[in-house]
Amino acid sequence: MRTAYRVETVRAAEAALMARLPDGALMQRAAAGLAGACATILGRVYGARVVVLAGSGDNGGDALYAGARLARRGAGVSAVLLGARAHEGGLAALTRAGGRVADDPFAVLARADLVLDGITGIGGRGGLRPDAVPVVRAARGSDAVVVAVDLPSGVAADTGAVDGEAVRADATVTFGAYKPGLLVDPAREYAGAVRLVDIGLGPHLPSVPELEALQHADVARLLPVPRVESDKYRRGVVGVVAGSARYPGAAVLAVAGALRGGAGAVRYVGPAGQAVLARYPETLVHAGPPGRAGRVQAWAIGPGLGDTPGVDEVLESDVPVLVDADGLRLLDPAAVRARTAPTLLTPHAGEAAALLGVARDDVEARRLDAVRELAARYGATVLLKGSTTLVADPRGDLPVRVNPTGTGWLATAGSGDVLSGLAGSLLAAGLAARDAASAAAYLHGLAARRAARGAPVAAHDVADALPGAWRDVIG
Ligand SMILES: NC(=O)C1=CN([C@@H]2O[C@H](COP(=O)(O)OP(=O)(O)OC[C@H]3O[C@@H](n4cnc5c(N)ncnc54)[C@H](O)[C@@H]3O)[C@@H](O)[C@H]2O)[C@@H](O)CC1
Ligand SMILES: [K+]
Repeated sequence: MRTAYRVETVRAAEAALMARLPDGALMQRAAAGLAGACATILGRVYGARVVVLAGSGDNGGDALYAGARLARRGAGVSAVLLGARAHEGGLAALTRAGGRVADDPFAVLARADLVLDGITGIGGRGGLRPDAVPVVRAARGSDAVVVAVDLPSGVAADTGAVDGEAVRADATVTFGAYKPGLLVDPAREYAGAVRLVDIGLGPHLPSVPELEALQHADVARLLPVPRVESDKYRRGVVGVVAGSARYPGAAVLAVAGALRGGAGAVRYVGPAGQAVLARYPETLVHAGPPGRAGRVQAWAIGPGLGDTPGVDEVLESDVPVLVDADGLRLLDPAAVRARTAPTLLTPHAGEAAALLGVARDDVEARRLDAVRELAARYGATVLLKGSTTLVADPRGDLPVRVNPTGTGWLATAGSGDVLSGLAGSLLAAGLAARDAASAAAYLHGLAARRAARGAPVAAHDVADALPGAWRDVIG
């Protein structure tokens, strides 16, 4: 499990640790880890040309001390001072080690092999200031590798928002703990490859992080395993309410996902039964309405539904319900809140924006806030799809889950329908809504990567690749 903590939490942990250490020891740990990472990236430190962009705070201090360490190993290090002042100890260490302050920032940047971005870290507010912008652009425009110190300067550590201009790094070396912005878009994209340097913060961090990202072993523990005495009903029956005369394909794709999600049987309810049976003869089909289709352990409703009714009826059931796509339109928060069984909503940014009554761009810029707000408003688990898929629980004291397996290739028509079926099937197999959502997102992303291998994929390719992804996860 990878975890991320808010700035406030990181600062409190740092204070507790610092109280037990000599002055400056923590910064030296950070600088040593940073210099080590830079040495690995450079390959050969001796003779390398390094430029340190130093802001006025401790982030600049880390960068300057790391610069000093590299200078002692023979690198030519120049500092570009961007704040009103520079970290005194760091600058003194750098000059003692033979580094110097650049007379012409643009001249040194043009010849740099590596640029350390120490303008702002967790103390940064808003995007880059105007004086930093041309310098950062020159760094990006050069052939140098750009390494962000703790965070790319200009991104919001806690939310992943990027207001204005920010450093686009090739790599980020972060200290003590991941910050949410390193895992959530749009900031995540600015961070490049992230490396965590352990500065001993672990024992001082709370057990519940702000964000968590599951990894193979975590997902493997969640996935249902049939027991010897299992039969199809004990493994769970998922009811899929999807598709319409206009969109029969959505039904086929949702069923495709559901068949690979661990439920013992898939019951399709709706007008696209013929199309579903033609592709998946193992499906139990029923024309509807859902209340007459027979017992299920969970419902997945919404993909390609158009205006077909059924959502209200399904929400009145006492089993877990996943609502997606067209099912989310006109969704009544009171009806969802009144449910006794779990509800899982799976909007993309546009649908989330409609539910929240804001613009789509607002959701995309502040995904973490949006997913939490929706979960609270509906009293439901919410999976917000997109470049970073997030899962929030209505219980606000649980960490938001961030899916690490996403890929741009998933932005293809119908892939959300596969995800709905898959997550619904995991619900029917008995997983809690938060686990069903995060395991489904994980497998779905992995399947897309397997299917794509660098080329475009269709949604049905993703469904076909799910068993392989499942096998990868359980190892
Ligand atoms: N607190 C600690 O114990 C440790 C902190 N460390 C480093 O210290 C950093 C935090 O240091 P600080 O709290 O001094 O904060 P920062 O160095 O991140 O930034 C604060 C400074 O930047 C200025 N600033 C704020 N927003 C700006 C913007 N948009 N553009 C330009 N300047 C801006 C502020 O006026 C202030 O002078 C961490 O990110 C990490 O790199 C590490 O050395 C590890 C230990
Ligand atoms: K930085």
